[in-house]
Amino acid sequence: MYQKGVKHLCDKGLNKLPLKYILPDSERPAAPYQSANLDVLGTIELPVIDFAELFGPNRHHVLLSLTKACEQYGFFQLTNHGISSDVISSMRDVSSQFFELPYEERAKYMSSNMHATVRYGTSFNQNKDNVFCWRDFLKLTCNPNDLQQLLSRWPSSPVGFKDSASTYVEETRALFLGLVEAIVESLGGVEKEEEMEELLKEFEDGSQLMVVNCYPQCPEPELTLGMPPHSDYGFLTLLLQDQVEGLQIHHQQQWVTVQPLPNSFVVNIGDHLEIFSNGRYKSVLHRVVVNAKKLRISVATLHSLSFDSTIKPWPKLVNEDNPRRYKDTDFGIFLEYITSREPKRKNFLESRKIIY
Ligand SMILES: O=C(O)CCC(=O)C(=O)O
Ligand SMILES: [Fe+2]
Repeated sequence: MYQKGVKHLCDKGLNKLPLKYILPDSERPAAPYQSANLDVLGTIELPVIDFAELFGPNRHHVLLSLTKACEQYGFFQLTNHGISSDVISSMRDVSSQFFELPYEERAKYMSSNMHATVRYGTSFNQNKDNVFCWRDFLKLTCNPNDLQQLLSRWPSSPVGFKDSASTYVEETRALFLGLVEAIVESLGGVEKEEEMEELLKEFEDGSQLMVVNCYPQCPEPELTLGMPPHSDYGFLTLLLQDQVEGLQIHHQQQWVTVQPLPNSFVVNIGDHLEIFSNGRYKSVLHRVVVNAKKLRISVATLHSLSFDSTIKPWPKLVNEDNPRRYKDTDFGIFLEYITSREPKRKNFLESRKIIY
């Protein structure tokens, strides 16, 4: 019955957390060794990057802030990004409305097949998780090259879902491309304009995955998590959160809550950028805590190179003094990894490291 998701469970009425969701002591949100000082260092203001400024006369200065944010936090908030509040609020609206649909309507998109391009599901990896997470999700593959065709399989209700979500997908992709250009520039090494163009072309034809997450109110939030500690597969993730807190990042050995900043995106480095940068920019562990009062919705878009490309350290960043630190990786290797075991923390990336 837990396979039907948390929303379904809650809609039936619940005042106690079922055993299936109760984490062992050591993995609970307030486990002492995980958050020694949560009261003191409870929330964090992430570095803020002004996207419009990145394309103005101050580019050099903003690039330095971007480098610092990538090196020290692996996360930043992006303001002045140019995506209109209409596009954002309609994406938010259709997301909430989707999870409000009757269970039978949502269940049409349920699939345990990891290759499915539309997938409604629950927990983190519901085929493998022993303890379930307090989260339902809708995952949509939205690669630019076949968006039109993919779109035909997206949910037809709520009304306007396809329109709002496809606009959102296209606009976040454009934003990603602007960010990637800046991040590659910040890594140094681009000598000719053609080099940058070639690289950007690969990202333009890349992959994109949208995950709409729903974390219903939880009767005993201190015993469970909305998402366990993980890093994101992909190059960058653009996250839209609502005003309900829940995202925590592992920063300087502590779990700290990211304060939602209105009209901004939370951007974080994924495993592919860690590999591409040969370890200079690291993907950072994050997790989601839930609460008893408010349902929380977030929309993450994960961007990377195409599913059939090989991810490897950028040759420009590898030399005798700085040897290659990661093996070649591709989507097939990743899928095989996550279908064969319970994914934990940064295990996948660890398995791709070259140990000298
Ligand atoms: O809901 C959030 O704030 C984070 C979601 C997330 O980490 C993910 O979708 O990978
Ligand atoms: Fe994530």
